[in-house]
Amino acid sequence: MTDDPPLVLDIDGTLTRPDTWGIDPRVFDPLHEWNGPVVLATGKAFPYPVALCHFAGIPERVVAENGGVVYTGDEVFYTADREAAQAVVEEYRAAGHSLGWGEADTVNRWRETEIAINLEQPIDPLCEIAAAYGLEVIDTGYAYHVKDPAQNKGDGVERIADHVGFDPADAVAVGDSINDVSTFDVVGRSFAVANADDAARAAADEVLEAVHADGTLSVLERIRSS
Ligand SMILES: O=C(O)COP(=O)(O)O
Ligand SMILES: [Mg+2]
Repeated sequence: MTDDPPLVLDIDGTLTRPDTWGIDPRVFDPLHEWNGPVVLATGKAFPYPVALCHFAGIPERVVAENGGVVYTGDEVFYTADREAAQAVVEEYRAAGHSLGWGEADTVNRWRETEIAINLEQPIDPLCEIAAAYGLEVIDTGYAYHVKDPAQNKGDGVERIADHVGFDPADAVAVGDSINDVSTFDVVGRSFAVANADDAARAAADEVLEAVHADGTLSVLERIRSS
């Protein structure tokens, strides 16, 4: 059997169903059967992509928290810490705002290098406070992320490629938002799903006609070896 090219996949907006939460179940079989390395590169906290790999039955190769956490399958690397982002949200809270996830806050509970805020919360005061700490705020379409500008998915993808032993130039990536631009910059071929934001569309080699998992599945169909 011929090898399939290494795959780098974003999660939200890319493996999901349109207009509702959750993974499109049709992605599980192609991921499970992929005859090459699969890397999940996401803005979500570390446990989420690990769980997705686990339940898809594929090796855990994960870039989480927009590059803040990188798991090669053998070793976990941290490229930022949560301290400055935490200080930003303390000030944001002191100004009367909330993160918008409720008390249990499972979005940030296990987050180690950045913090995510619900899109219904005001962004202007968040950006102002973040800038004072040298941090940036990005809008993925799923959350605002307060993060170190140096942390990005692309560097994490390179680290995993180095460990696994593939050339990122041979990899194919699919994504939907500004946090995928750094991934698109390091892989050989990049695709933005039709629901992608302007930054992802501009950075991608090709913008797909189909949205979310439909777009991603169309890429897998095209690039797989048989
Ligand atoms: O966590 C987010 O806001 C987006 O997650 P994603 O990078 O998997 O699209
Ligand atoms: Mg996304």
